[in-house]
Amino acid sequence: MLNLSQNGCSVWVAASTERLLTPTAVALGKFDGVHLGHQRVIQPVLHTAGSEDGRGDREMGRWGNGERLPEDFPYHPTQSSTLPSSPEHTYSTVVTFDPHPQEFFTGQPRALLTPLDEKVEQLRSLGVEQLVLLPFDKELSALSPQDFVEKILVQQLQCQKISVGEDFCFGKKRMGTAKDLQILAAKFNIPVTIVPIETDTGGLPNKTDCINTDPTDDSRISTSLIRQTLEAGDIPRANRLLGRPYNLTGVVIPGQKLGRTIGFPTANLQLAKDKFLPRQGVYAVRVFIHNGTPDTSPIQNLGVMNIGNRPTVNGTYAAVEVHLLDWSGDLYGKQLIVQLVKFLRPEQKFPELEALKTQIQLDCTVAREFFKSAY
Ligand SMILES: Cc1cc2nc3c(=O)[nH]c(=O)nc-3n(C[C@H](O)[C@H](O)[C@H](O)COP(=O)(O)O)c2cc1C
Ligand SMILES: Nc1ncnc2c1ncn2[C@@H]1O[C@H](COP(=O)(O)OP(=O)(O)O)[C@@H](O)[C@H]1O
Repeated sequence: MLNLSQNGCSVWVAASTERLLTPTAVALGKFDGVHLGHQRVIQPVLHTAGSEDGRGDREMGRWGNGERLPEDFPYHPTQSSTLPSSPEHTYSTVVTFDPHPQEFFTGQPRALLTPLDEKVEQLRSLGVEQLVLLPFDKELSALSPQDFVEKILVQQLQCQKISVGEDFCFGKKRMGTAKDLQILAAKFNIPVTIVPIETDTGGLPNKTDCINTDPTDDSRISTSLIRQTLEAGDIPRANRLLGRPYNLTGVVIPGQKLGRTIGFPTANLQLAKDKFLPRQGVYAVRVFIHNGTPDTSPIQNLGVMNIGNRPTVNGTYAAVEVHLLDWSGDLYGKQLIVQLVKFLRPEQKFPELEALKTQIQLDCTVAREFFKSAY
């Protein structure tokens, strides 16, 4: 079991249920992206001021303002837990599946909006204390809804409270619905909160009458809508649906060392291998360089990023490279968080490097103008 603990707030990743912290208040789901809809599902199991110990509000990171600095990036596994040991404490727990059920059924690896490390970080900053990864295998996928409730939620997790989204399905062939969960859990006196599907209001204030029950409506906030939105390069919408900027996080590795020869050095990022990539092309971005000291916030820079095969230099694989505006220094081996802000243009094949250089100059100008007008 991995304990990722920072600033007095911990998330435990339990791959097996042997070393669980119990009893639990459980939010159930896949939660890829930890988007606004997921956040609503998780909220009822968090500790809030005035709850049993009132810890949550003091320790929770803040979400949804779009500008939250990843203050404790990168996260270091630590040995000691800061979690309380009082027997009354109910651990706010997210229970999810590993691998993603779709990956299990199709046998195809699935790219994720939030690979495990990122998911842990997002949950941690929300105030979740424990992440339980249920191994999604033949045995688990064959459990009846009743057995899932009895064996996993009641016996193993000692669950005292559950929260799920309205469209949650569970058990063999996904035959259990959120309502079924409510009925089955009621036999053990476990209350189940069913959270209505959140709708994208287009940035307008969210009204209660925007809660949507039409499963064919494409404004329902979902992981697949965010994936489509990113594939289309509509970054403002993706960021709105997520409740924070979509980011690409990675270590800077060497490339072909051509960037410097045209006056645009580009830091090549090595991402988690299962990270979902947005539309290929050029973006205006914000870049946070981790400065190696856990106590200080990473420094924010503006930049331009390219995601693509670099046809001008006969590249053979998709690279993610970022040029920081008005910055110079050595980034090799450093960790960067690149927040996507705006798609600028598709990648092109230029006849020679000089033409690419002229275009990158223009990209920088467009990005600068954009950031100026955005403030
Ligand atoms: C803002 C930006 C835009 C880019 N646009 C293109 C492009 O349209 N076509 C292309 O082939 N490569 C493009 N690139 C990638 C360059 O080919 C690459 O940065 C250059 O070859 C240097 O690579 P290196 O870091 O491996 O030395 C772009 C890079 C940046 C930073
Ligand atoms: N403004 C900048 N933006 C990005 N990287 C920079 C910048 N200034 C200096 N560098 C350094 O230059 C390296 C990139 O130079 P480049 O010639 O493109 O080499 P590589 O092909 O190895 O990425 C970065 O990894 C970083 O260490």
